[in-house]
Amino acid sequence: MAPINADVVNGGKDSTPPKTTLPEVDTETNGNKRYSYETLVETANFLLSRTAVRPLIGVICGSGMGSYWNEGALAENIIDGQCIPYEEIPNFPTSTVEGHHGRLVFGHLNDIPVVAMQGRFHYYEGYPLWKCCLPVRVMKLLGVRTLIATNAAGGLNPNFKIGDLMIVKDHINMMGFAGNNPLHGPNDERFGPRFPPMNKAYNYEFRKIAKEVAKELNIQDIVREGVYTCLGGPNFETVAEINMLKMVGVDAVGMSTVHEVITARHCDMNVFGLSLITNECVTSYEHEAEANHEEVLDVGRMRQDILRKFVSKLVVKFAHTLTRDSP
Ligand SMILES: O=P(O)(O)O[C@H]1O[C@H](CO)[C@@H](O)[C@H]1O
Ligand SMILES: Nc1nc2[nH]cnc2c(=O)[nH]1
Repeated sequence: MAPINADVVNGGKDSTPPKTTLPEVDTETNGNKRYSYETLVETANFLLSRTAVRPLIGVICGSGMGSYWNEGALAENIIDGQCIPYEEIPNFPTSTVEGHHGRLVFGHLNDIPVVAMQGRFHYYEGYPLWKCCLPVRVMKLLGVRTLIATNAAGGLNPNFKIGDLMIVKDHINMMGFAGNNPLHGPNDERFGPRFPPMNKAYNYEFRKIAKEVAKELNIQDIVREGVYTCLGGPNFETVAEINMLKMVGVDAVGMSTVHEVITARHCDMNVFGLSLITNECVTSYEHEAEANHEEVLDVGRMRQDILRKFVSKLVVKFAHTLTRDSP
């Protein structure tokens, strides 16, 4: 693939000139500068110069959920695996959270070209939401058409157990209710429209496929479906907060994903979301247990083999769906 030309709009699909040239807006946090389309093209071109892999599918690994992309598993699953640490990537933030390795892994998984983010960026790390989602736009510029966003989450649905996998059916953008949205600020039409719809955020066919794959792998008993929400973190929730979230129909709560999915849908990527239920959210003051990040990482380790099998199969099936849909 030749380097991306910044004038090519929306992955080459459309050549309408942008309505707004995105200024370098100073954001409210940490003096972070908003990046222009051209800056992200530079980042994408850097990556294209460092790997021969041209990914169709992008995976974001949740807390403690990325270990199956490590060397041992890579050798088993991925051909041409190549890791690029975030520190080496121009304009990329760096990972500061335990359980987030901080690198991109490029390779072929059963012949499907993929890129995995072994480590995501969170609002509570001090990054504004648009910066947390910068890699999603870079993936788009690399040619990624489908995003698989995974996360560790607390379970609110009383039927869920620790270690269950929840296919995300929908989300509630709590931070967005307060005006904090990754698309806040001037819109660059080369990525997508000013007012993107969000009622089909999580691809319906992918959700159906995931349920079929769960049956094939005989893990249907631990695979659920539900609504995810993201809070800003880094603290876990109070009892009153959990009870409120339950009332509004939330099944699982975390501190990520929602803004990544909004960014991906804005630039017309297909999305599949998967939450690993790592802890039970406490709904009563009598309950002794307290949520903690160690437990979250432990459950990720416990489910590593299942995640590897599930995500690998989904990558292949989703890629074939894309091929079938292509003109
Ligand atoms: O959403 P991911 O990155 O999977 O991680 C979840 O787990 C961490 C808390 O233990 C938070 O970062 C929360 O967002
Ligand atoms: N907000 C939040 N994030 C999590 N990530 C993993 N578990 C939890 C949780 O209980 N609450």
